[in-house]
Formats: sequence, C-alpha cells, structure tokens
Amino acid sequence: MLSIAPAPSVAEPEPPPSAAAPAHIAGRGISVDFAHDGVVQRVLSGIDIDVARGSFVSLIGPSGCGKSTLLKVMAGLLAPSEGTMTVGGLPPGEAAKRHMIGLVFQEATLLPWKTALENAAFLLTVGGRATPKDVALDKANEMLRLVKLEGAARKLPSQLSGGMRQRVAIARALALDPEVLLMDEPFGALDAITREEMSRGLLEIWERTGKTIVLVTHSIDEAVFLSRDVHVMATGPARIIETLPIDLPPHRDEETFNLPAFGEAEAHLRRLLIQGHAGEHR
Ligand SMILES: Nc1ncnc2c1ncn2[C@@H]1O[C@H](COP(=O)(O)OP(=O)(O)OP(=O)(O)O)[C@@H](O)[C@H]1O
Repeated sequence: MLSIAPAPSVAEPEPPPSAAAPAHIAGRGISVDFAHDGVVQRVLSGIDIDVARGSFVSLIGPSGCGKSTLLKVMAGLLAPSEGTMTVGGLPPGEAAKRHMIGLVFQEATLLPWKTALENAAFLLTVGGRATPKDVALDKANEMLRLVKLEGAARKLPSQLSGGMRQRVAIARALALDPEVLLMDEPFGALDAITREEMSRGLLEIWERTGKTIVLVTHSIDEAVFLSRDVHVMATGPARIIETLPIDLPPHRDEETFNLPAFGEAEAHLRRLLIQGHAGEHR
C-alpha cells in the first residue's frame, strides 16, 4: 500500500473555498477544432467548467470524446479555437511558465539514464529558473518520500515497476510545487490492485498538499472514490453533460466502496456514460 511518510515542508491543506471564491480553473465557451485533410472537425464545443481551489475533480466520458484535449487546454499545451481558459486568473500558458501547473500522463516518460532521484529533480534543474543541484536533489528526495519511494532513489527506471515509475513521475510533477496537478489516465497502464494502491496514495497526497487536481480517467470507481465532482462528457462534439457532486465523507478509505452513496453515484455515472456513448445528449 502506498502510504505517506511525513513531509514537513509540504503545505497544510487550505480550508475549503467559500461559495464566493473564484474558481481556480475556469473555462468559458471552450471549443476546439482540428483540421484533417482540409476538413475541420469540432472536437470540443462550448464547454464551461469551474474547478474550485483545492478540489479534486475527474473528467470521464467515452473514448475519443475529448477529455485529453480539454486537459491540454487547461495545461496551456493547446489554445482553444473559441472561448477562454484561466488557471489562477492567468492564461494557462502564463500559469505554466510560472510553474503553477504540474502534469502527469499515462506513460511516466522518465529519462532512462537518470536515477529515480535525478528524474524527480529534473524539472527543477532545467529552464530559466533552474535551482542549484543540491537544492533540487533535496526537494526531489522530499517528494520521493511523499510518494513512498525513498528506498528506490538510486534505481534507474528500468529497475522500477510501472507503478513505481508513475510515482516518480508524480514526484517530478510535485517537485515544482505547482498549485494545480493535471493527470491524464495516470494509472491506466497499471494492474487493478496497483491502480487501487496508487489511487489511495494519490488521495493521501492530495489531503496533505491541498493541490487542485484534475484527473482524466476511464474508471468510474476511481472517479467516484477520488473526486469531489465528476464532470461527465459526451461525444460528437464533446460537451459536459453533467457535473455530479460526489456525496461521500471527505476522508475516503476501503469502507467508502461499501457506502450506498458510492453505489448510487457509480450507477448514475454508468447510465450517463451509456447515454454519452449512444449520443443521446446530442
Ligand atoms: N492533435 C490532433 N489533431 C487532430 N485530431 C486530434 C488531435 N488530438 C486529438 N484529436 C482528435 O480529437 C478527438 C478527441 O481526442 P482526445 O484524445 O481528447 O479524446 P479522449 O476522450 O481523451 O480519448 P481517450 O479516452 O481514448 O484517451 C479524437 O477524435 C482525436 O482523434
């Protein structure tokens, strides 16, 4: 089980935002068009989304509906064709430049010739605001402790399991101390048990750090277990068809799966996804 060791310099979670607090991530009328052989395909259409500071939300929807595309707009990796996105009140590209955004993808994409520790330190050692190497390695060590991987600091990626590599990728993203963590199917390539362990570990990291987390996942269970809100997308072109607040106790553990509210949320999301696949919301 991925449990979390003390990490003294990590900020305590912030108090819950008041109803009047502006959204940490705010998208208004987001549309994205891609051109193929001169034909324009509208992938996202008029999406409005608000993510409160310190919240944990998931995006779920049928394969190919545009979840990753929406995450890329939040990350500043893709400019919307229409609409505006802000992160902490800034355009996402500007927020990314200020290290306000951390990214974790399905593949850990570690540098194979660097150790786990050096990989976790990597983003701190590149770019215009590079940190001195000893400071970067101290921070990376602290992050490896946070993801319970300090014992593997000197190992190369080829000597780590898939789950361990993904934990290094999470440590690397957290090392810059971003306000926002955007995660695209981070556990998609892992087996079911490792995936559950990683989910519980991620929840502990979120509870400790108070980051704003947006997770793209295909797993309804994972979305319900981890999220405060689940945004459900449908295809053709993608829209958010429902935002479901997850009515479960704030602290979640093994027992959470047995609560009636868990089963109800899961069944509701399953129905919405089936409708989304069938395009009933078009
Ligand atoms: N750079 C691109 N150029 C052209 N089309 C693209 C590009 N990126 C994504 N698409 C198209 O946009 C649509 C949405 O893709 P996206 O990866 O966002 O979906 P997704 O919901 O994340 O899918 P999955 O769940 O399978 O990962 C797809 O039809 C895809 O082919």
